Amino acid sequence: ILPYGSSHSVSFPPVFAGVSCMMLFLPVAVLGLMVVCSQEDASLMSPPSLPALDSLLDPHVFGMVVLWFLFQALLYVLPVGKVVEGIPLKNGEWLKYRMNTLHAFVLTVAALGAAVHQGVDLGYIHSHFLQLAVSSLLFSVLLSVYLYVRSRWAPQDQLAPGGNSGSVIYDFFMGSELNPRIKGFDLKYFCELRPGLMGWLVINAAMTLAEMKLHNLNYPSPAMILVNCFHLFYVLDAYWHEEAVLGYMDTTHAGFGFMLVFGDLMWVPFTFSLQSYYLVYHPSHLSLPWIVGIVTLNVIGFSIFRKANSQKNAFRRNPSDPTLSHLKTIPTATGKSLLVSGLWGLVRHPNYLGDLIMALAWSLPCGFTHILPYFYVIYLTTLLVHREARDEAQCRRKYGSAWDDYCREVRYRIIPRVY
Ligand SMILES: NC(=O)C1=CN([C@@H]2O[C@H](COP(=O)(O)OP(=O)(O)OC[C@H]3O[C@@H](n4cnc5c(N)ncnc54)[C@H](OP(=O)(O)O)[C@@H]3O)[C@@H](O)[C@H]2O)C=CC1
Ligand SMILES: CC(C)=CCC[C@@H](C)[C@H]1CC=C2C3=C(CC[C@@]21C)[C@@]1(C)CC[C@H](O)C(C)(C)[C@@H]1CC3
Repeated sequence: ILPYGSSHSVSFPPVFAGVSCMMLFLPVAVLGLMVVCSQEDASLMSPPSLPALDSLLDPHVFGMVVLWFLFQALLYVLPVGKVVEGIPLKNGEWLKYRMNTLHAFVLTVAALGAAVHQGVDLGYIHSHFLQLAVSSLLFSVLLSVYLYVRSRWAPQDQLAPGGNSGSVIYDFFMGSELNPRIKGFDLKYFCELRPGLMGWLVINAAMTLAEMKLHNLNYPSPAMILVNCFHLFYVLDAYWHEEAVLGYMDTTHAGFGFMLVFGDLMWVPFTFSLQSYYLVYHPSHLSLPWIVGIVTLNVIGFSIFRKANSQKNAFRRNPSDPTLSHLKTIPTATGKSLLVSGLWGLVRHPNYLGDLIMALAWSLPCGFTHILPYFYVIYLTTLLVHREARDEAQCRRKYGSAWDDYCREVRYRIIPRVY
């Protein structure tokens, strides 16, 4: 995938071929991983026992997926939570966003609790897991087609820097419009934080119940509890710091096309929950010192991730913030400065380092029998290394020699003394 904003070089045929392959390969990979995860031998080398194709698309399950999306959309438009302005657009305007993910989370938990109390069986999610993933894929394709079609009529100043090459396939994948909205309803911002992330947690809860049922347990296993708590904590942290997402690369630069729609609605809920799905079929026995070690690793990762993101966000909001006055900075010709001490002096992407340490801590409860529970660490490493390279190129363009000075001062990109 090319850096955001580099649509000039996309007429190169291998790029179209690559994008087409990814569109086919990524959904198949998600379904393949899910099938292998439920097999006794969850080795990636073992042939997956494929379910009948016609059993995968179930109209009732598709209805559930649509209902979930609409329920989350309803919570998004509730007039609760403060309204804030995003970063300025090309045309000088500011879009407004309502911050109510935490309210939506609480209402979702309450609604699910009430549904379970009324006899709704969350076990449905476990028994229809593949069908749910296929329905989410179908929903993602339909939404991406809608987004592509409407982008043809979007004004020039509302298009994303990339994703406007004129090639149907490439633009469909990358997304042409930067902030597609239906009245005030921001589709990209909504999808990034709600149906997928919240769906991930609900799937985890359903897998916990499935584990207890399958193994006749009165309580979930310690490994399942750890995985659930880590994931819950990560999502709640994203909701607590919801405003920061307005400044992340995806919100500010990426078009909203198949890549992000699929990423938000299929990839996130169905691959991020593979660890809890794996534990249903592959119990993992953890000793107390091992549990303490894993929790400590997660706390270290989270502290780095949170501190780095919060420092950078606070510095960008107010460069003379007194709580950051002890940090060294390098001025750049744009008027903005770069942090060069503290965590941002350790490596050039300390927030990625923290995220990766946490990712490892989430996989360790699943033991070492199979590589599959480590899929999340492998995915995140690949994504962040690629993201780092794109960001590096962008910063070098933006900051010129000041960026080179920063790179000389802070030599490593993500892992101190290694990379
Ligand atoms: N779980 C998952 O699947 C994923 C998680 N993430 C997480 O999302 C978060 C956001 O990531 P992302 O949007 O990629 O990138 P960052 O939040 O790291 O933003 C990069 C930007 O920060 C600014 N910057 C870089 N270095 C400095 C410095 N030394 N001092 C001040 N500002 C600096 C630059 O922008 P400018 O100077 O213009 O402000 C740069 O473009 C990360 O924590 C990442 O781990 C990301 C992808 C997937
Ligand atoms: C393979 C493929 C199709 C990848 C698409 C990438 C997306 C899955 C990710 C791109 C950036 C993301 C972020 C989060 C989730 C994954 C995606 C959408 C995020 C919302 C997770 C929670 C974090 O706290 C976060 C808010 C920092 C993070 C933002 C980036």
